[in-house]
Amino acid sequence: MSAILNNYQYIQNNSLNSNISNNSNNSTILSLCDNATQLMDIIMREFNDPIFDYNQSSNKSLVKTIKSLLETLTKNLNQNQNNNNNNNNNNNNNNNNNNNNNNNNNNNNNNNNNNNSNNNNNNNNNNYNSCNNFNTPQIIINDSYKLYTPPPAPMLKGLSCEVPLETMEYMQPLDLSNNMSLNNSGNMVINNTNNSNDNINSNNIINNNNNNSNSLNNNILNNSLNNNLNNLNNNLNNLNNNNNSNNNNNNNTNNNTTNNNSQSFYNAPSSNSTPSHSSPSSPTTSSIPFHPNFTLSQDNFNYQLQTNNNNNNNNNNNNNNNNNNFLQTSQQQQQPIQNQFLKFSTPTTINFNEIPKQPIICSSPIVNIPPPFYLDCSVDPIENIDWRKSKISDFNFYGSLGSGSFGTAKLCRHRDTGLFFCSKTLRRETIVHEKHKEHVNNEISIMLNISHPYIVKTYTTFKTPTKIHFIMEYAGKKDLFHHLRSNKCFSEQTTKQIVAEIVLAIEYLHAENIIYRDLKPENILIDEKGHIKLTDFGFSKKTIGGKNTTSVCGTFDYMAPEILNSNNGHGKPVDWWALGVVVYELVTGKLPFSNSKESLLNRKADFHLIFQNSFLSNEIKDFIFQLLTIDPSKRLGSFDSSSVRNHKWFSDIDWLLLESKYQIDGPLSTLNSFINCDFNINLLKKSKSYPDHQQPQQQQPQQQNNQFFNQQQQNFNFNPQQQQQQQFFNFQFNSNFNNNNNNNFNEACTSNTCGGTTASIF
Ligand SMILES: Nc1ncnc2c1ncn2[C@@H]1O[C@H](COP(=O)(O)OP(=O)(O)OP(=O)(O)O)[C@@H](O)[C@H]1O
Repeated sequence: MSAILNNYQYIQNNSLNSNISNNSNNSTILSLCDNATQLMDIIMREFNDPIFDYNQSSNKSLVKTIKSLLETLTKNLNQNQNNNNNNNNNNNNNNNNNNNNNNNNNNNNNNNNNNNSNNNNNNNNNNYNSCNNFNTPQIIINDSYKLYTPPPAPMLKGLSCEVPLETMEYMQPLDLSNNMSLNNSGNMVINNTNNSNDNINSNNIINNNNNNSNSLNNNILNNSLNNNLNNLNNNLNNLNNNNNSNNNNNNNTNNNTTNNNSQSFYNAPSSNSTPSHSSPSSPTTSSIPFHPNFTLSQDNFNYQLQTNNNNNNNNNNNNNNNNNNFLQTSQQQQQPIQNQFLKFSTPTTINFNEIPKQPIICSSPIVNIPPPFYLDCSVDPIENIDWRKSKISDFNFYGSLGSGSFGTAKLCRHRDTGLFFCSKTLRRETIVHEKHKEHVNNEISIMLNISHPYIVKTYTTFKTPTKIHFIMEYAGKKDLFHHLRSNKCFSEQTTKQIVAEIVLAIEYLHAENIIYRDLKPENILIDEKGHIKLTDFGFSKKTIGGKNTTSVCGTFDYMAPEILNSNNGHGKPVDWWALGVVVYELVTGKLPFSNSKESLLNRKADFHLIFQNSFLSNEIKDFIFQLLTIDPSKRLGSFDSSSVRNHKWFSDIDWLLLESKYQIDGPLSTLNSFINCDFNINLLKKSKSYPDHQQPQQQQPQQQNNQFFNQQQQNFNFNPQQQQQQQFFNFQFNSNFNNNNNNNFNEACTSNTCGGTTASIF
């Protein structure tokens, strides 16, 4: 907290004071802004942090601090409001002049018009509540870049873990430029005061800087709101042309500079560029990336834009001059903003009614300024993580997502970006014999080298004396098996959409000469958008030139007959067989084959019977039959992967659209996000630190290794009741058991950004 306050103090001393503090009227405003800034900063950074533990004792002092800030704020507000009221009476005539002037000029900026400057000053007084924005691009951005060391990114993560960080960056100018208050339900409300002195006026003001310091200050405050709104609006609607025309209308160089600074602030120059680099014609707007790790969710913490009609009189006229159209179409344009930015949740109920219902005037250049890291909003923040330099301490670890044979998957969060990942941890003590090690090495080297929208991305691995950590893409909606169990089965259409995505993933792997060998619903995760994500490459095999492989592995029910029967080994068609089983299972809720050993060795197509009276279409039946063809050479997809996607069952699938998956919602997009549901609030609070990874390496007793091995063998003796839970077995355990525990550990990490790494853990 003190660090935050010091930061603001520092900025204000160095930037604001040096530029505008000569005027005595500013002291109140400065003080007000200081309070509001602190308040908003605390609210945004701490109070709504989903991981923040509200039950901690420090929370009480936080609430106390907020209350005291509010009180000070209220006091300042009232004081300033009185001053403004006194000024209002004197300024009405000027306001009228201002409106007329703006109408007549109709988009032409008369930058040297002192009258206009004075009028703006008056507007500022009339609309006090929107005037406290110190986000004066000309002054603040430059100075802040020099003076301000950005806080770590999570500090700016804002109100909920589900809100994309980038969104927050765009949202802040809007939030902070509007009056925020608490309504009767305790919801925070943004009152859009529609103070529509747009960029035109803002530019005028700055141009008049030398002539009238008083108007400079006031108008900067007054108009920065509109700059912010316009910029935000531009971002949303990609109104490059409007920006350009707006800039072109500014005849004065100073005005252009100011406007550009404003644009560069919100519109994301590249992270290396200086804040004032942007040229008027450069396409400064960018689409706002939503990282798949995040979704907007429940509305228990609603932000609402409300048009404050009381302030509209002057604005209606001014709107005609608004090049960026934000205020002209406030009703239509607020809707998408609300959808995209202003609906988000805080997973913990905060009783805002306990806080005095006083308008919160919040504006601060400091809070508004995102760290340079985020300035380039066209770049997914994940791209900015240098995985080669990342350390395990860069992550906060939370609750368990599930356990596998060798370890646990946990939710974790990258501290600097706030992005969620899944950390899969293998305990070295369980990976004792050569075959295990080979599988792990195999898995790592494959996972680090593949990249496909329908495959879980592995970003890096960390090795410690006791554990191996994979940092992977987080797929927030659990696995397909989980949903199959709760849904019993899926409709044919949903099945088709799911399967089409799986087909693309398998096609990709086969093109890379990788046989996946463990396709099953448990290994198909669902991401936040409802798309599938293939995971678990423990049994995958990268073959040379697509040759066959002989190792016997996989999961019994999905295993192609040739894996056990063939002397020539097996190849890519085993994945198409498994796909046939998966399709059958998804659409009927049952497995096509009995799970006896005999059945495994001689898979008769006894599923014919089940299909005889089926309600399913002939297309899907044909698709399944062709995949579950015993002879791999005759199986669909054997010679050419594209024969699978060209099957008539997929005739209504738009493959191109599917390949650009983030353009569309996934087949399971309606599922509740794992992270949004109540359970996951607990998940987020569950573990605050990761189990000590620095433990000294312990020698694994021989007996325990055998126990583990025996456990795997037992898994092979299938119990029909348990078989769906079975995650793993490998026939080769029998022959290759080797208790060599001579681990040659090193602490280096391997990451997929190292370029073609074939890192080996053992
Ligand atoms: N990237 C991920 N995002 C979200 N959840 C995940 C992710 N990876 C795994 N999980 C969850 O964690 C559970 C355990 O995963 P893990 O890969 O450790 O084991 P498994 O694949 O189920 O078992 P095994 O490794 O024995 O085959 C999974 O069932 C899944 O629900």
